[in-house]
Amino acid sequence: MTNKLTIALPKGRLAELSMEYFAKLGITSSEMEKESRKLVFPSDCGNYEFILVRASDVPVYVEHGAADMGVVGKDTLLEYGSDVYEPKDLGFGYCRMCIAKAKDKDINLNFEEWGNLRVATKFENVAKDYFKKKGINAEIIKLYGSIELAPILGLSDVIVDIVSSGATLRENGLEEVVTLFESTARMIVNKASMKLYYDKVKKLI
Ligand SMILES: Nc1ncnc2c1ncn2[C@@H]1O[C@H](COP(=O)(O)OP(=O)(O)OP(=O)(O)O)[C@@H](O)[C@H]1O
Ligand SMILES: O=P(O)(O)OC[C@H]1O[C@H](OP(=O)(O)OP(=O)(O)O)[C@H](O)[C@@H]1O
Repeated sequence: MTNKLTIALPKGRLAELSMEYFAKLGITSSEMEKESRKLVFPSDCGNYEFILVRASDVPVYVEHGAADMGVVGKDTLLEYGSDVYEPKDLGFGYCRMCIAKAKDKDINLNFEEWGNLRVATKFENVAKDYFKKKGINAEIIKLYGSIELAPILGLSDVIVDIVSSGATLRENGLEEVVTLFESTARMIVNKASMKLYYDKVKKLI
């Protein structure tokens, strides 16, 4: 049996930023720096192992205890909801969840007045909850990427998506009309692991 702490990191933009955070605590993994198709990487000190998974899978691994801890965006946590502790806002990975529309389309921004507002998004639950709470009739069109195309091609009236620098909106002729919430990366911890490995976990948060 191993007593290594397993830490789930999202593949992609948050992985590198997460490793910069761990490096500041003296935890590095030279294995991860090598070009490979590996998904499990031991830390150089031997006390931790990092696994690389899809961003939306991080809370799943942690909730079920397959990983003890993980790093994930607040946006993903709100979308997928999971029964984990969220002890630390890591500060990096800033973005905000917005409603955006095509700049050149003159649409009614009083969404309450729409009979059927078509909303394209990757964040189905976040969007559904928002429009439901506002009493707005919205048809949610689930997409998996390049969301900004939807209002340009008439697939939707608006989008609900993440904005960080604003470059993607700008370069595709879209504009932000409502901000739903801001998001940064969070450290999440499995509930049993928090009790079992409290001292080790505390060091990392
Ligand atoms: N443009 C951005 N700038 C900064 N942070 C971002 C940006 N887009 C997303 N993020 C943050 O990084 C997290 C991971 O995003 P990333 O694009 O790497 O994965 P994803 O494509 O959303 O996940 P999945 O692979 O499950 O579809 C997001 O949940 C969000 O918190
Ligand atoms: O404001 P910006 O800095 O331009 O970032 C925002 C973009 O980043 C994310 O997309 P991602 O790069 O994850 O690609 P995707 O379209 O495949 O989701 C998001 O969905 C926006 O499209």
